[in-house]
Amino acid sequence: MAAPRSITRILKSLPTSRNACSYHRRRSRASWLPAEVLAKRYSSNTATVAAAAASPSTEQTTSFPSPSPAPSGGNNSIINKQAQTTSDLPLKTYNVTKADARPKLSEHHKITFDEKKTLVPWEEGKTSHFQHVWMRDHCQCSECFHPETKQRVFDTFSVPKNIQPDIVEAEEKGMKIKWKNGGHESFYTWEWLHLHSYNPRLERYISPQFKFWGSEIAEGPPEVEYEDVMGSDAGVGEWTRKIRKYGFCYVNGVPVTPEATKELVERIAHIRHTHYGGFWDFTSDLSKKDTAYTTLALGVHTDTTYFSDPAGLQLFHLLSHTDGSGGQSILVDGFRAAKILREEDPTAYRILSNVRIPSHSSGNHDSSIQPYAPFPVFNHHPVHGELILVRWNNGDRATMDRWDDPADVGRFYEAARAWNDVLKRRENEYRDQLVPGRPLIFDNWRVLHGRAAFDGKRRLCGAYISRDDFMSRFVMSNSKREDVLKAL
Ligand SMILES: C[N+](C)(C)CCCC[C@H](N)C(=O)O
Ligand SMILES: O=C(O)CCC(=O)C(=O)O
Repeated sequence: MAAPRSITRILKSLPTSRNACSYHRRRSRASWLPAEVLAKRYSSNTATVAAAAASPSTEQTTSFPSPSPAPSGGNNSIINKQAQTTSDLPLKTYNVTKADARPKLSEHHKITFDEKKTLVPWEEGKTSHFQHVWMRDHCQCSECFHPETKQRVFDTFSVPKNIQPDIVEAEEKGMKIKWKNGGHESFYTWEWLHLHSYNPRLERYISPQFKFWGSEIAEGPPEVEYEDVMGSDAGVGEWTRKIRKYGFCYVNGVPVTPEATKELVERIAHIRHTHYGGFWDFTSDLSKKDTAYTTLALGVHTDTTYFSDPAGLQLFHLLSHTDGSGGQSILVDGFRAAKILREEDPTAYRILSNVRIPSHSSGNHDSSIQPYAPFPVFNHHPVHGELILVRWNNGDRATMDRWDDPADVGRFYEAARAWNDVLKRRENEYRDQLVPGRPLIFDNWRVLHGRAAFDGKRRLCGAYISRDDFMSRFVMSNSKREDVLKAL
């Protein structure tokens, strides 16, 4: 297990969060693709952000951008329909077929190429440089890129490394290249070229726009209707959009059975199996050796900090609670709480962004689940630097016995205490009693959950869904597939 670096060295080495913030402030927001799609694609081998010092997204929106004008697509288009039914579309989508949304070539300069690269001058005044080997590798024709599987079937290394075009032509919808060494023809639309321009980058990453909340969310928690979710992909789009925006969402009107609950969860994606099984139907019988299977109070935490890839979503459906009371649920918006800590105690934030915490799940006699490495509480995206994952479970924290500098031990506990104080403030807690027929689903990478102690017989069912499976369903049920494919 890697030894954590000395906190002292960490604190001296990191730019101030101000720098990190300035990075966020500098970015433009021009883009015609949904943030979530770009986020997947936005990558750089040389991340320029000191991720560890970065701050959570400072974008706390009070409302989502009003939907762009309804696309000229048919009335059945999913975006068109949603544009009419909800104003909280987190995905800014233009109708790319609208002429004014399509990138345009410069009227004054022509496409040129030399022995290494093709230069594409844009109307906006920038010129993209595309190396020939890169262009050939990214040929999108059906011989090189499987039209059904969307996989490259072209052997990248079958062409000479100094491959060059014979002819480059600008056509109405894009650029055609006829290559030397065999005459293969490639065609790239202007949209594709503009979107994937890497020197310079022309498309900007847009931060996902989360709606942060505290105890006031109790006045109007996000919710959807069971019939809508089960009845259409648009209904799943609304459900996943609200989970993405708020970090949690209720579903009203769900039959109070494990079967209906399992079917509901699977409207998002296949269930993630763990050492607790797949779909769980559990009570306080210690059938699994975890405190969730007891009547004890559980402080707010995120689940599965002991997995290298923590569960993305978790759903709880209270099926019954008889002969007793208690068990009230507590939710805390971890991204908002992290922002509060960063503002109140930036040193604590940096410490919890760097000190790696070992974790484990070892109650069941046949397993001891541990991640491939210890991870900090606050985990930032390695490219754009925004807070993307909160890992916090004080009960599942293993022995912290790797310290470069023993003086760091005290600093860590001070930082953890400051974090705990933020989590425990009443104004940051959303407390609610789960009721049968109204399951709760939440983003386990963002929202911490806990429960009050209880007595009597309390039966819950639910499941985990992996993060990547959730994000896929969220993007695909809120965007046109062609837009998603273009961004790959
Ligand atoms: C599977 N089910 C939700 C019933 C219990 C999960 C226990 C989760 C564990 N305490 C953790 O924090 O990861
Ligand atoms: O029993 C509950 O309401 C929640 C249990 C819990 O926190 C968990 O399973 O992680």
